[in-house]
Amino acid sequence: MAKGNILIVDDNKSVLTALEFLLSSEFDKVVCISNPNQINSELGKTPFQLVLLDMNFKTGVNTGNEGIYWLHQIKTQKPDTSVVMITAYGDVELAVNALKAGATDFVLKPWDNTKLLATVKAAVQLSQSRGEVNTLKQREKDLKSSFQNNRKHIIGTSPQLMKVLNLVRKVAKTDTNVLVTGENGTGKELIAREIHHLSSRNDEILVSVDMGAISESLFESELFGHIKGAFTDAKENRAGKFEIAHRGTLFLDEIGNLPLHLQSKLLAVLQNREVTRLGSNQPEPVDIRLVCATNRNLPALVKEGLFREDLLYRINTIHIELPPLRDRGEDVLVLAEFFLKKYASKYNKSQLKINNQAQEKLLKYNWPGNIRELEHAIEKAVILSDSNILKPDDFFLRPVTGTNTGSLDTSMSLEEMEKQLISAALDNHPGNITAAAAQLGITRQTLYNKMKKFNLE
Ligand SMILES: Nc1ncnc2c1ncn2[C@@H]1O[C@H](COP(=O)(O)OP(=O)(O)OP(=O)(O)O)[C@@H](O)[C@H]1O
Repeated sequence: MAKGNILIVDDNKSVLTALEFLLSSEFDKVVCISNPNQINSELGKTPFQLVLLDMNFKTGVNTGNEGIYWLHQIKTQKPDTSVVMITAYGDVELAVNALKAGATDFVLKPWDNTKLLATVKAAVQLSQSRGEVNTLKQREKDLKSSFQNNRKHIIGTSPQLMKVLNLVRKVAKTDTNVLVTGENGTGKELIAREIHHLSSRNDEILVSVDMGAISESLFESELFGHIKGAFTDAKENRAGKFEIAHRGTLFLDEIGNLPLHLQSKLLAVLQNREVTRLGSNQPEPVDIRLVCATNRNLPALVKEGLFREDLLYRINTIHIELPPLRDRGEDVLVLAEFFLKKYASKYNKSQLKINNQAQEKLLKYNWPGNIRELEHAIEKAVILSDSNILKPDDFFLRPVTGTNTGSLDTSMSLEEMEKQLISAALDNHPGNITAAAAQLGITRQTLYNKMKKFNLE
Protein backbone atom coordinates (compact mmCIF):
# COMPACT_ATOMS: atom_id res chain seq x y z
CA MET A 1 0.00 0.00 0.00
CA ALA A 2 1.19 3.55 -0.75
CA LYS A 3 2.72 5.30 2.27
CA GLY A 4 0.95 8.56 1.43
CA ASN A 5 1.68 12.19 0.55
CA ILE A 6 1.95 15.05 3.01
CA LEU A 7 1.70 18.81 2.55
CA ILE A 8 3.26 20.94 5.31
CA VAL A 9 2.17 24.59 5.57
CA ASP A 10 4.03 26.82 8.02
CA ASP A 11 5.54 30.30 7.65
CA ASN A 12 8.42 29.34 9.93
CA LYS A 13 11.18 27.99 7.66
CA SER A 14 12.96 26.10 10.48
CA VAL A 15 9.71 24.26 11.33
CA LEU A 16 9.37 23.26 7.67
CA THR A 17 12.95 22.01 7.50
CA ALA A 18 12.65 19.98 10.71
CA LEU A 19 9.35 18.38 9.68
CA GLU A 20 10.56 17.62 6.18
CA PHE A 21 13.65 15.94 7.62
CA LEU A 22 11.56 13.86 10.02
CA LEU A 23 8.81 12.80 7.59
CA SER A 24 10.36 12.44 4.14
CA SER A 25 11.79 8.96 4.79
CA GLU A 26 8.44 7.72 6.15
CA PHE A 27 6.14 8.86 3.33
CA ASP A 28 6.06 8.84 -0.48
CA LYS A 29 6.12 12.60 -0.93
CA VAL A 30 6.49 15.57 1.42
CA VAL A 31 5.85 19.06 0.04
CA CYS A 32 6.63 22.15 2.15
CA ILE A 33 5.18 25.62 1.58
CA SER A 34 5.44 28.72 3.73
CA ASN A 35 2.67 30.70 2.02
CA PRO A 36 -0.86 29.37 2.64
CA ASN A 37 -2.08 31.06 -0.57
CA GLN A 38 -0.37 28.20 -2.42
CA ILE A 39 -2.48 25.54 -0.67
CA ASN A 40 -5.21 25.36 -3.32
CA SER A 41 -2.81 24.99 -6.21
CA GLU A 42 -0.75 22.33 -4.35
CA LEU A 43 -3.95 20.36 -3.58
CA GLY A 44 -4.74 20.44 -7.30
CA LYS A 45 -1.33 19.01 -8.23
CA THR A 46 -0.90 16.08 -5.80
CA PRO A 47 -3.35 13.77 -4.00
CA PHE A 48 -2.40 14.55 -0.39
CA GLN A 49 -3.64 12.30 2.39
CA LEU A 50 -2.59 14.82 5.04
CA VAL A 51 -2.00 18.55 5.42
CA LEU A 52 0.02 19.63 8.45
CA LEU A 53 -1.23 23.17 8.92
CA ASP A 54 0.01 25.98 11.11
CA MET A 55 -2.72 27.81 13.02
CA ASN A 56 -1.18 31.29 12.94
CA PHE A 57 0.63 32.76 9.99
CA LYS A 58 1.23 36.40 10.82
CA THR A 59 3.75 37.13 13.55
CA GLY A 60 2.05 38.57 16.57
CA VAL A 61 -1.41 37.31 15.50
CA ASN A 62 -2.48 34.24 17.41
CA THR A 63 -6.26 34.13 17.05
CA GLY A 64 -5.98 30.92 15.02
CA ASN A 65 -8.60 32.33 12.64
CA GLU A 66 -6.33 32.12 9.65
CA GLY A 67 -5.60 28.45 10.35
CA ILE A 68 -9.36 27.75 10.67
CA TYR A 69 -9.94 29.64 7.40
CA TRP A 70 -7.40 27.47 5.54
CA LEU A 71 -8.76 24.35 7.24
CA HIS A 72 -12.20 25.15 5.74
CA GLN A 73 -10.64 25.72 2.34
CA ILE A 74 -8.87 22.34 2.42
CA LYS A 75 -11.94 20.46 3.66
CA THR A 76 -14.11 22.04 0.96
CA GLN A 77 -11.69 21.15 -1.79
CA LYS A 78 -10.60 17.71 -0.47
CA PRO A 79 -13.02 16.36 2.16
CA ASP A 80 -11.13 13.05 2.47
CA THR A 81 -7.78 14.70 3.22
CA SER A 82 -6.88 14.73 6.92
CA VAL A 83 -5.73 18.02 8.42
CA VAL A 84 -3.52 18.09 11.53
CA MET A 85 -3.05 21.55 13.06
CA ILE A 86 0.30 22.75 14.39
CA THR A 87 -0.15 25.08 17.27
CA ALA A 88 1.91 26.71 19.99
CA TYR A 89 1.72 25.46 23.55
CA GLY A 90 -1.11 27.30 25.24
CA ASP A 91 -3.33 27.43 22.15
CA VAL A 92 -5.19 24.28 23.13
CA GLU A 93 -8.55 26.03 23.09
CA LEU A 94 -7.92 27.12 19.51
CA ALA A 95 -6.89 23.60 18.63
CA VAL A 96 -10.16 22.26 20.04
CA ASN A 97 -12.03 24.76 17.84
CA ALA A 98 -10.10 23.39 14.88
CA LEU A 99 -11.16 19.84 15.77
CA LYS A 100 -14.77 21.02 15.81
CA ALA A 101 -14.21 22.54 12.38
CA GLY A 102 -13.06 19.22 10.94
CA ALA A 103 -9.35 18.86 11.79
CA THR A 104 -8.29 15.27 12.54
CA ASP A 105 -5.86 16.11 15.36
CA PHE A 106 -3.38 18.74 16.54
CA VAL A 107 0.31 18.85 17.42
CA LEU A 108 1.70 21.20 20.03
CA LYS A 109 4.96 23.07 19.39
CA PRO A 110 7.59 22.08 20.39
CA TRP A 111 6.69 18.54 19.48
CA ASP A 112 7.94 15.15 20.47
CA ASN A 113 9.12 13.37 17.29
CA THR A 114 7.76 9.93 18.18
CA LYS A 115 4.34 11.28 19.12
CA LEU A 116 4.18 13.50 16.05
CA LEU A 117 5.04 10.59 13.80
CA ALA A 118 2.30 8.44 15.38
CA THR A 119 -0.27 11.25 14.96
CA VAL A 120 0.72 11.84 11.33
CA LYS A 121 0.62 8.12 10.45
CA ALA A 122 -2.83 7.69 12.02
CA ALA A 123 -4.16 10.73 10.13
CA VAL A 124 -2.77 9.43 6.81
CA GLN A 125 -4.36 6.03 7.44
CA LEU A 126 -7.68 7.66 8.25
CA SER A 127 -7.62 9.52 4.96
CA GLN A 128 -6.71 6.34 3.07
CA SER A 129 -9.59 4.42 4.64
CA ARG A 130 -11.98 7.27 3.82
CA GLY A 131 -10.83 6.90 0.22
CA GLU A 132 -11.41 3.14 0.29
CA VAL A 133 -14.87 3.53 1.80
CA ASN A 134 -15.72 6.05 -0.93
CA THR A 135 -14.46 3.66 -3.60
CA LEU A 136 -16.58 0.85 -2.16
CA LYS A 137 -19.61 3.12 -1.94
CA GLN A 138 -19.10 4.17 -5.53
CA ARG A 139 -18.67 0.56 -6.63
CA GLU A 140 -21.87 -0.37 -4.79
CA LYS A 141 -23.67 2.52 -6.50
CA ASP A 142 -22.37 1.44 -9.91
CA LEU A 143 -23.37 -2.16 -9.26
CA LYS A 144 -26.85 -1.06 -8.27
CA SER A 145 -27.24 1.09 -11.32
CA SER A 146 -26.02 -1.72 -13.57
CA PHE A 147 -28.65 -3.96 -11.97
CA GLN A 148 -31.20 -1.25 -12.70
CA ASN A 149 -30.10 -1.14 -16.31
CA ASN A 150 -30.50 -4.89 -16.50
CA ARG A 151 -34.08 -4.51 -15.38
CA LYS A 152 -36.18 -6.81 -17.48
CA HIS A 153 -39.23 -5.40 -19.18
CA ILE A 154 -42.54 -7.04 -18.49
CA ILE A 155 -43.92 -7.84 -21.90
CA GLY A 156 -47.61 -8.23 -22.67
CA THR A 157 -50.74 -6.23 -23.38
CA SER A 158 -53.54 -8.56 -22.23
CA PRO A 159 -56.15 -7.19 -19.79
CA GLN A 160 -55.12 -10.01 -17.41
CA LEU A 161 -51.55 -8.69 -17.29
CA MET A 162 -52.69 -5.05 -17.08
CA LYS A 163 -54.77 -5.91 -14.00
CA VAL A 164 -51.70 -7.46 -12.37
CA LEU A 165 -49.47 -4.50 -13.24
CA ASN A 166 -52.05 -2.09 -11.89
CA LEU A 167 -52.00 -3.89 -8.57
CA VAL A 168 -48.18 -4.02 -8.63
CA ARG A 169 -47.99 -0.24 -9.08
CA LYS A 170 -50.38 0.38 -6.18
CA VAL A 171 -48.78 -2.03 -3.77
CA ALA A 172 -45.15 -1.15 -4.63
CA LYS A 173 -45.46 2.26 -2.96
CA THR A 174 -46.39 0.67 0.38
CA ASP A 175 -44.33 -1.54 2.65
CA THR A 176 -46.87 -4.35 2.88
CA ASN A 177 -45.93 -8.00 2.49
CA VAL A 178 -46.90 -9.43 -0.88
CA LEU A 179 -47.55 -13.02 -1.90
CA VAL A 180 -47.20 -13.74 -5.62
CA THR A 181 -48.73 -17.00 -6.80
CA GLY A 182 -48.97 -18.67 -10.17
CA GLU A 183 -47.80 -21.68 -12.12
CA ASN A 184 -44.14 -22.23 -12.89
CA GLY A 185 -42.67 -19.77 -15.35
CA THR A 186 -45.52 -17.24 -15.17
CA GLY A 187 -43.14 -14.47 -14.10
CA LYS A 188 -43.45 -14.44 -10.31
CA GLU A 189 -39.83 -13.45 -9.75
CA LEU A 190 -40.10 -10.79 -12.44
CA ILE A 191 -43.11 -9.32 -10.63
CA ALA A 192 -41.27 -9.40 -7.28
CA ARG A 193 -38.40 -7.44 -8.90
CA GLU A 194 -40.84 -4.97 -10.40
CA ILE A 195 -42.39 -4.33 -6.98
CA HIS A 196 -38.91 -3.63 -5.63
CA HIS A 197 -38.01 -1.30 -8.54
CA LEU A 198 -41.18 0.72 -8.13
CA SER A 199 -40.80 0.99 -4.35
CA SER A 200 -38.96 3.58 -2.28
CA ARG A 201 -36.43 0.80 -1.49
CA ASN A 202 -35.21 0.92 -5.08
CA ASP A 203 -31.82 2.33 -4.03
CA GLU A 204 -31.17 -0.75 -1.89
CA ILE A 205 -30.96 -4.34 -3.04
CA LEU A 206 -33.43 -7.14 -3.55
CA VAL A 207 -32.12 -10.37 -2.05
CA SER A 208 -33.63 -13.48 -3.55
CA VAL A 209 -33.71 -16.80 -1.69
CA ASP A 210 -34.97 -20.05 -3.20
CA MET A 211 -36.51 -21.76 -0.19
CA GLY A 212 -36.79 -25.02 -2.12
CA ALA A 213 -33.05 -25.09 -2.68
CA ILE A 214 -31.77 -24.45 0.87
CA SER A 215 -30.99 -27.60 2.77
CA GLU A 216 -32.68 -27.83 6.15
CA SER A 217 -29.39 -27.94 8.01
CA LEU A 218 -28.29 -24.62 6.47
CA PHE A 219 -31.63 -22.84 6.66
CA GLU A 220 -30.95 -20.83 9.81
CA SER A 221 -27.40 -19.94 8.93
CA GLU A 222 -28.38 -18.88 5.38
CA LEU A 223 -31.28 -16.74 6.49
CA PHE A 224 -30.19 -15.45 9.87
CA GLY A 225 -26.37 -15.67 9.61
CA HIS A 226 -23.90 -17.07 12.13
CA ILE A 227 -20.95 -16.01 14.22
CA LYS A 228 -17.52 -17.61 14.01
CA GLY A 229 -17.44 -20.95 15.82
CA ALA A 230 -21.25 -21.32 15.97
CA PHE A 231 -20.78 -24.74 14.30
CA THR A 232 -17.87 -26.72 12.90
CA ASP A 233 -17.83 -25.07 9.47
CA ALA A 234 -18.46 -21.55 10.76
CA LYS A 235 -14.94 -20.26 10.13
CA GLU A 236 -15.93 -16.59 10.21
CA ASN A 237 -18.82 -14.28 11.02
CA ARG A 238 -21.41 -14.26 8.26
CA ALA A 239 -24.49 -12.14 7.70
CA GLY A 240 -27.68 -13.94 6.71
CA LYS A 241 -30.00 -12.98 3.86
CA PHE A 242 -32.24 -10.99 6.21
CA GLU A 243 -29.36 -8.75 7.28
CA ILE A 244 -28.08 -8.38 3.72
CA ALA A 245 -31.55 -7.28 2.60
CA HIS A 246 -31.73 -4.64 5.38
CA ARG A 247 -33.57 -1.55 4.04
CA GLY A 248 -34.25 -3.43 0.78
CA THR A 249 -36.54 -6.24 -0.30
CA LEU A 250 -36.32 -9.91 0.65
CA PHE A 251 -37.78 -12.25 -1.96
CA LEU A 252 -38.56 -15.73 -0.64
CA ASP A 253 -39.24 -17.93 -3.66
CA GLU A 254 -40.96 -21.33 -3.36
CA ILE A 255 -42.17 -20.46 0.15
CA GLY A 256 -44.63 -23.40 -0.04
CA ASN A 257 -41.67 -25.79 0.06
CA LEU A 258 -40.55 -24.70 3.52
CA PRO A 259 -40.81 -27.57 6.03
CA LEU A 260 -43.23 -26.97 8.87
CA HIS A 261 -40.67 -26.82 11.69
CA LEU A 262 -38.71 -24.09 9.84
CA GLN A 263 -41.86 -22.09 9.18
CA SER A 264 -42.12 -21.23 12.89
CA LYS A 265 -38.55 -19.89 12.89
CA LEU A 266 -39.31 -17.70 9.90
CA LEU A 267 -42.54 -16.51 11.49
CA ALA A 268 -40.73 -15.48 14.69
CA VAL A 269 -38.31 -13.30 12.71
CA LEU A 270 -41.11 -11.73 10.68
CA GLN A 271 -43.09 -10.97 13.83
CA ASN A 272 -40.20 -9.52 15.82
CA ARG A 273 -38.51 -7.79 12.86
CA GLU A 274 -35.14 -8.79 14.28
CA VAL A 275 -32.69 -11.62 13.65
CA THR A 276 -30.18 -13.30 15.90
CA ARG A 277 -27.20 -14.90 14.18
CA LEU A 278 -26.59 -18.55 15.05
CA GLY A 279 -24.29 -18.73 18.07
CA SER A 280 -25.05 -15.14 19.13
CA ASN A 281 -27.51 -13.84 21.69
CA GLN A 282 -27.60 -10.33 20.28
CA PRO A 283 -30.72 -9.70 18.18
CA GLU A 284 -30.31 -7.17 15.34
CA PRO A 285 -33.26 -5.19 14.00
CA VAL A 286 -33.97 -5.72 10.31
CA ASP A 287 -36.02 -3.49 8.08
CA ILE A 288 -37.13 -5.48 5.06
CA ARG A 289 -40.04 -5.52 2.63
CA LEU A 290 -41.09 -9.13 2.17
CA VAL A 291 -42.27 -10.60 -1.12
CA CYS A 292 -42.95 -14.35 -1.23
CA ALA A 293 -43.82 -16.54 -4.19
CA THR A 294 -45.13 -20.03 -4.67
CA ASN A 295 -46.76 -22.21 -7.30
CA ARG A 296 -48.55 -24.16 -4.60
CA ASN A 297 -51.97 -23.65 -3.12
CA LEU A 298 -51.11 -22.39 0.35
CA PRO A 299 -54.67 -22.40 1.79
CA ALA A 300 -54.93 -26.07 0.72
CA LEU A 301 -51.58 -26.77 2.41
CA VAL A 302 -52.89 -25.03 5.54
CA LYS A 303 -55.92 -27.37 5.51
CA GLU A 304 -53.61 -30.37 5.20
CA GLY A 305 -51.58 -29.12 8.16
CA LEU A 306 -48.50 -28.59 5.98
CA PHE A 307 -48.37 -24.79 6.14
CA ARG A 308 -48.88 -22.60 9.19
CA GLU A 309 -51.98 -20.47 8.94
CA ASP A 310 -50.41 -17.65 10.99
CA LEU A 311 -47.44 -17.57 8.57
CA LEU A 312 -49.81 -17.43 5.60
CA TYR A 313 -51.61 -14.41 7.12
CA ARG A 314 -48.30 -12.74 7.83
CA ILE A 315 -47.03 -13.06 4.24
CA ASN A 316 -50.15 -12.50 2.15
CA THR A 317 -51.31 -9.02 3.15
CA ILE A 318 -51.63 -8.47 -0.59
CA HIS A 319 -52.02 -11.43 -2.90
CA ILE A 320 -51.11 -11.19 -6.58
CA GLU A 321 -52.16 -14.14 -8.74
CA LEU A 322 -50.38 -14.43 -12.08
CA PRO A 323 -52.50 -15.87 -14.88
CA PRO A 324 -51.07 -18.83 -16.81
CA LEU A 325 -49.86 -17.96 -20.30
CA ARG A 326 -52.66 -19.96 -21.96
CA ASP A 327 -55.19 -17.54 -20.37
CA ARG A 328 -53.38 -14.44 -21.67
CA GLY A 329 -54.65 -14.63 -25.26
CA GLU A 330 -52.58 -12.63 -27.73
CA ASP A 331 -49.78 -12.17 -25.18
CA VAL A 332 -48.43 -15.49 -26.48
CA LEU A 333 -47.67 -13.82 -29.81
CA VAL A 334 -46.46 -10.56 -28.28
CA LEU A 335 -44.03 -12.52 -26.10
CA ALA A 336 -43.08 -14.80 -29.00
CA GLU A 337 -42.14 -11.72 -31.08
CA PHE A 338 -40.17 -10.31 -28.16
CA PHE A 339 -38.17 -13.53 -27.68
CA LEU A 340 -37.76 -13.93 -31.46
CA LYS A 341 -36.12 -10.50 -31.64
CA LYS A 342 -33.88 -11.31 -28.68
CA TYR A 343 -32.64 -14.65 -30.02
CA ALA A 344 -32.57 -13.70 -33.70
CA SER A 345 -30.19 -10.91 -32.73
CA LYS A 346 -28.17 -13.20 -30.42
CA TYR A 347 -27.72 -15.85 -33.13
CA ASN A 348 -27.32 -13.39 -36.03
CA LYS A 349 -30.52 -14.39 -37.81
CA SER A 350 -32.23 -11.02 -37.87
CA GLN A 351 -34.44 -11.86 -40.88
CA LEU A 352 -36.39 -14.57 -39.04
CA LYS A 353 -40.21 -14.38 -38.99
CA ILE A 354 -42.85 -16.69 -37.53
CA ASN A 355 -45.45 -17.66 -40.17
CA ASN A 356 -49.21 -17.68 -39.59
CA GLN A 357 -49.54 -21.44 -39.17
CA ALA A 358 -46.76 -21.45 -36.58
CA GLN A 359 -48.47 -18.57 -34.77
CA GLU A 360 -51.67 -20.66 -34.73
CA LYS A 361 -49.73 -23.54 -33.22
CA LEU A 362 -48.29 -21.30 -30.50
CA LEU A 363 -51.74 -19.88 -29.73
CA LYS A 364 -53.34 -23.33 -29.47
CA TYR A 365 -50.70 -24.87 -27.24
CA ASN A 366 -51.41 -24.82 -23.52
CA TRP A 367 -47.92 -23.86 -22.24
CA PRO A 368 -47.65 -25.85 -19.01
CA GLY A 369 -44.19 -24.30 -18.46
CA ASN A 370 -45.63 -20.86 -19.31
CA ILE A 371 -43.33 -18.01 -20.37
CA ARG A 372 -40.15 -19.89 -19.56
CA GLU A 373 -41.25 -22.71 -21.88
CA LEU A 374 -42.19 -20.24 -24.62
CA GLU A 375 -38.80 -18.56 -24.39
CA HIS A 376 -36.99 -21.91 -24.65
CA ALA A 377 -39.19 -23.00 -27.58
CA ILE A 378 -38.38 -19.82 -29.49
CA GLU A 379 -34.66 -20.03 -28.74
CA LYS A 380 -34.56 -23.67 -29.89
CA ALA A 381 -36.48 -22.80 -33.09
CA VAL A 382 -34.13 -19.89 -33.86
CA ILE A 383 -31.04 -22.05 -33.37
CA LEU A 384 -32.31 -24.96 -35.47
CA SER A 385 -34.07 -23.09 -38.28
CA ASP A 386 -32.56 -23.37 -41.77
CA SER A 387 -34.71 -20.73 -43.45
CA ASN A 388 -35.91 -17.22 -42.67
CA ILE A 389 -39.41 -18.44 -41.89
CA LEU A 390 -40.26 -20.30 -38.71
CA LYS A 391 -42.96 -22.89 -39.50
CA PRO A 392 -45.04 -25.08 -37.16
CA ASP A 393 -42.53 -27.94 -37.36
CA ASP A 394 -39.78 -25.66 -36.08
CA PHE A 395 -41.47 -25.55 -32.68
CA PHE A 396 -40.99 -28.67 -30.60
CA LEU A 397 -43.82 -28.52 -28.12
CA ARG A 398 -44.49 -31.15 -25.51
CA PRO A 399 -47.54 -33.36 -25.94
CA VAL A 400 -50.42 -32.05 -23.88
CA THR A 401 -50.37 -33.28 -20.27
CA GLY A 402 -53.28 -33.52 -17.87
CA THR A 403 -52.17 -30.99 -15.23
CA ASN A 404 -52.66 -27.60 -16.75
CA THR A 405 -54.61 -28.29 -19.85
CA GLY A 406 -58.19 -28.33 -18.84
CA SER A 407 -58.66 -30.93 -21.58
CA LEU A 408 -57.46 -34.50 -21.12
CA ASP A 409 -55.93 -36.67 -23.80
CA THR A 410 -58.13 -39.68 -23.11
CA SER A 411 -56.23 -41.95 -25.47
CA MET A 412 -53.29 -42.11 -23.06
CA SER A 413 -52.81 -44.92 -20.56
CA LEU A 414 -52.53 -44.02 -16.89
CA GLU A 415 -48.88 -45.01 -16.98
CA GLU A 416 -48.13 -42.82 -20.03
CA MET A 417 -49.85 -39.94 -18.33
CA GLU A 418 -47.82 -40.43 -15.16
CA LYS A 419 -44.60 -40.53 -17.17
CA GLN A 420 -45.50 -37.29 -18.96
CA LEU A 421 -46.45 -35.53 -15.74
CA ILE A 422 -43.14 -36.51 -14.17
CA SER A 423 -41.24 -35.49 -17.27
CA ALA A 424 -43.03 -32.09 -17.31
CA ALA A 425 -42.25 -31.51 -13.62
CA LEU A 426 -38.59 -32.33 -14.23
CA ASP A 427 -38.52 -29.93 -17.17
CA ASN A 428 -40.10 -27.21 -15.06
CA HIS A 429 -37.42 -27.59 -12.39
CA PRO A 430 -34.21 -28.50 -14.18
CA GLY A 431 -31.82 -30.04 -11.64
CA ASN A 432 -34.15 -29.42 -8.71
CA ILE A 433 -35.61 -32.77 -7.63
CA THR A 434 -37.06 -31.30 -4.43
CA ALA A 435 -39.11 -28.75 -6.37
CA ALA A 436 -40.20 -31.30 -8.99
CA ALA A 437 -41.29 -33.70 -6.25
CA ALA A 438 -43.14 -30.85 -4.50
CA GLN A 439 -44.98 -29.97 -7.71
CA LEU A 440 -46.06 -33.59 -8.12
CA GLY A 441 -47.01 -33.88 -4.47
CA ILE A 442 -44.72 -36.89 -3.85
CA THR A 443 -41.53 -37.41 -1.85
CA ARG A 444 -38.08 -37.12 -3.42
CA GLN A 445 -37.54 -40.86 -2.91
CA THR A 446 -40.80 -41.72 -4.71
CA LEU A 447 -39.78 -39.40 -7.54
CA TYR A 448 -36.37 -41.09 -7.83
CA ASN A 449 -38.09 -44.50 -7.96
CA LYS A 450 -40.45 -43.35 -10.68
CA MET A 451 -37.64 -41.72 -12.70
CA LYS A 452 -35.83 -45.05 -12.62
CA LYS A 453 -38.97 -46.93 -13.65
CA PHE A 454 -39.66 -44.60 -16.60
CA ASN A 455 -36.04 -44.19 -17.57
CA LEU A 456 -36.13 -40.47 -16.96
CA GLU A 457 -32.75 -40.10 -15.21
N1 LIG B 1 -44.21 -10.68 -18.92
C1 LIG B 1 -42.97 -11.10 -19.18
N2 LIG B 1 -42.22 -10.47 -20.09
C2 LIG B 1 -40.99 -10.91 -20.40
N3 LIG B 1 -40.41 -11.96 -19.85
C3 LIG B 1 -41.09 -12.63 -18.91
C4 LIG B 1 -42.41 -12.24 -18.52
N4 LIG B 1 -42.83 -13.07 -17.57
C5 LIG B 1 -41.84 -13.95 -17.38
N5 LIG B 1 -40.80 -13.70 -18.17
C6 LIG B 1 -39.54 -14.46 -18.28
O1 LIG B 1 -39.87 -15.83 -18.13
C7 LIG B 1 -38.92 -16.50 -17.30
C8 LIG B 1 -39.63 -17.08 -16.09
O2 LIG B 1 -40.03 -16.01 -15.24
P1 LIG B 1 -39.88 -16.09 -13.65
O3 LIG B 1 -38.62 -16.79 -13.28
O4 LIG B 1 -40.15 -14.75 -13.10
O5 LIG B 1 -41.12 -17.07 -13.37
P2 LIG B 1 -41.52 -17.75 -12.00
O6 LIG B 1 -43.01 -17.75 -11.98
O7 LIG B 1 -40.82 -17.11 -10.86
O8 LIG B 1 -40.99 -19.22 -12.23
P3 LIG B 1 -40.75 -20.40 -11.14
O9 LIG B 1 -42.08 -20.64 -10.48
O10 LIG B 1 -40.32 -21.56 -11.95
O11 LIG B 1 -39.71 -19.91 -10.19
C9 LIG B 1 -37.87 -15.48 -16.94
O12 LIG B 1 -36.81 -15.57 -17.86
C10 LIG B 1 -38.60 -14.16 -17.11
O13 LIG B 1 -37.71 -13.12 -17.41
